[in-house]
Amino acid sequence: MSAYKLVTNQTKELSRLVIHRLRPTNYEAVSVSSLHRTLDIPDDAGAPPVKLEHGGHIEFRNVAFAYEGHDPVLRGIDLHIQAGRTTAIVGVSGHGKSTMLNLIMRMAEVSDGAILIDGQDIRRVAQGDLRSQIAYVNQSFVTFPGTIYYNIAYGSVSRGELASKDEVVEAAKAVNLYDTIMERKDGFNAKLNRGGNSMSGGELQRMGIARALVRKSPILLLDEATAALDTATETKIMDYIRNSKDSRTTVIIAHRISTIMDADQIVVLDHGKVAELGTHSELVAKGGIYANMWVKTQISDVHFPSDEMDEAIAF
Ligand SMILES: Nc1ncnc2c1ncn2[C@@H]1O[C@H](COP(=O)(O)OP(=O)(O)OP(=O)(O)O)[C@@H](O)[C@H]1O
Repeated sequence: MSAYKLVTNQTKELSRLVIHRLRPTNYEAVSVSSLHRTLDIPDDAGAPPVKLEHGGHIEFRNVAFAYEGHDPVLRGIDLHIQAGRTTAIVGVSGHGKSTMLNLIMRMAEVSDGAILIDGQDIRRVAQGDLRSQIAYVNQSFVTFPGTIYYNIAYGSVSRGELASKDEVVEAAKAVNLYDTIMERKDGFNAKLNRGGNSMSGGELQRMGIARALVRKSPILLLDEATAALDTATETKIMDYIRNSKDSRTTVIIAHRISTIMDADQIVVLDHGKVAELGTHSELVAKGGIYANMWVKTQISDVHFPSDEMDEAIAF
């Protein structure tokens, strides 16, 4: 297959037009997985842009949250999410993990307490600017009609430029998608429709992460973003993110412990509270909720004997 030729001088004008055509609204600037959602929380008049002078340190200060008309989901969360590090949030389904990410993006307002990024209360800064600092990936990846290249490069629109061919290739390699793309007849120039035709769920999920990587935002939020991937691919992606030259504050929610066991800190959320906090080995040694999850993971990780077991047995 001939190497794809996309970003040339000739196509710079096209890139400019695409940026113009795809220029995101406030929310679209946040979500690299959803292109058509809007937000209706008003900004303060003259709210300033967020200043990331410490690399994107996120603090939950005594945060409580309840969806309107419902019991509290989060209760008194105090948490420091270190800049440039990976923090994982684990816990039983429905205990508030995704809600924490929604609050960081200010998709909803805290009911009590505050969330600060590099010391600034996120309610006091311009939402559009806050969101332009965040890449968010969940399990649904929205494709739009266009080439694979543009579908990945779209993540960079908030930077005011379209990601270069090299950036897109690097991101595709980081998520183990490069070879799969190049096996297609038109490679990165292969056209997708709105549903991501002929791509598997796992491929679309990797595209979603690639789109987030080219965004090069200081904060990366992953909500079960690798759930459809095999462990080896998932490990490769997590290693890339951890070792990337672009230092990012990464917050990851995952149900599989293998996804998050190398995180710098692991938060165990239980009924909307931080029940445990530490590294994998600290939490395993502690013998609490996380250690229990870890034991269950190992039990479910059944190892079949490698020798064939087809010898006939007399009954
Ligand atoms: N928009 C909403 N309105 C009302 N309740 C909601 C809303 N979104 C989530 N909830 C409820 O809030 C609680 C926390 O949900 P959340 O999605 O944060 O949990 P989670 O720990 O991420 O779960 P999972 O692991 O299943 O994704 C759940 O009881 C959920 O049903």
